[in-house]
Amino acid sequence: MPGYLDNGSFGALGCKLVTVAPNNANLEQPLPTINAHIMLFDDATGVLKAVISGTEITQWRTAAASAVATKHLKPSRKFEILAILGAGAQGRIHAIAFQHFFKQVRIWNRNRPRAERLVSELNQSSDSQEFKSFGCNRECVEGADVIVTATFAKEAIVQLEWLKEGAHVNGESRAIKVQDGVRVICAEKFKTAFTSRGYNSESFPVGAGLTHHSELSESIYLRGEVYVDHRTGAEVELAGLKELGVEFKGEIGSLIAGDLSPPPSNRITVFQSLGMAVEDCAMARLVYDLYKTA
Ligand SMILES: NC(=O)C1=CN([C@@H]2O[C@H](COP(=O)(O)OP(=O)(O)OC[C@H]3O[C@@H](n4cnc5c(N)ncnc54)[C@H](OP(=O)(O)O)[C@@H]3O)[C@@H](O)[C@H]2O)C=CC1
Ligand SMILES: O=C(O)C1=NCCCC1
Repeated sequence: MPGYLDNGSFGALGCKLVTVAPNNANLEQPLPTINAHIMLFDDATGVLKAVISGTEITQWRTAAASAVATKHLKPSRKFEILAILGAGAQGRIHAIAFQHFFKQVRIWNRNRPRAERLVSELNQSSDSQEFKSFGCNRECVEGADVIVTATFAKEAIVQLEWLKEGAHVNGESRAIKVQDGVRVICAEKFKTAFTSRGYNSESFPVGAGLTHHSELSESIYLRGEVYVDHRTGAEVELAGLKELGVEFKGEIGSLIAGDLSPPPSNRITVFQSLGMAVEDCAMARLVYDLYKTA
């Protein structure tokens, strides 16, 4: 994921290499599923300055992007309940990042003991015991003001009729339609893991032939107001949603810049997150600057 940003006073040029190894969570000594490294270059000379571990950066910047999207799509709403579907790395970091804005944080995981372990860990570092595990995704979502979906589910795990009026959803997993010529490299040893999740084993690139792959039901995208981090990326990576007739209302950056107004507060909103390389570059530059001044 190559990226470049320059606002006149702060520049960052970098490239993140990221791998997804779905079996890592099942190892005797579990490892993160998503591992990353960021090469940071001098944005004036192009000279390599550092190679920075990007695994935690990926986790934090993704939760930060969801938080910013939530704030700008629902500027006037009071939040009480957050529902997180998925107790993996993203579920955990979203819970930590969002906790202070909610009275209760609910966590559902298809393998419930993992949700219970996470809830116990989080409650130990909180005064108010605000984290609660759920065995049923519907019960977890119903009544929630904000929902985060952070799984690899290929079928919908959230339905429109479960959402309350004005709810906001941060969807982390992409709805993929791989275009001709776009190839995803999949090592032989990972193919079983990918095929067991329903990807096409005959014709990797992964995801080929899929028009819809999402944690959210189609009706949520069709009835809600859908915003993205990057429209050009979304036109390609979310082509399946476009084919369904889903309209992307705009980018979160346009709301922040004031070029777009937030939607009416009673509307269901969706932030479909893709992940942007500039987020990684900015973080890598901040980490590098801190390291140099430490
Ligand atoms: N938009 C962005 O910028 C980014 C998005 N992501 C996305 O976030 C999601 C989570 O990533 P991460 O937390 O790092 O991964 P982890 O492997 O740490 O966690 C994966 C989670 O998904 C659950 N899961 C896996 N398969 C299914 C399924 N078929 N149905 C329901 N739940 C399932 C796992 O449950 P169990 O414990 O039962 O296996 C676990 O809770 C992924 O879709 C990833 O692509 C990640 C990084 C950046
Ligand atoms: O934006 C990212 O970084 C990622 N997004 C999807 C999964 C891999 C990492």
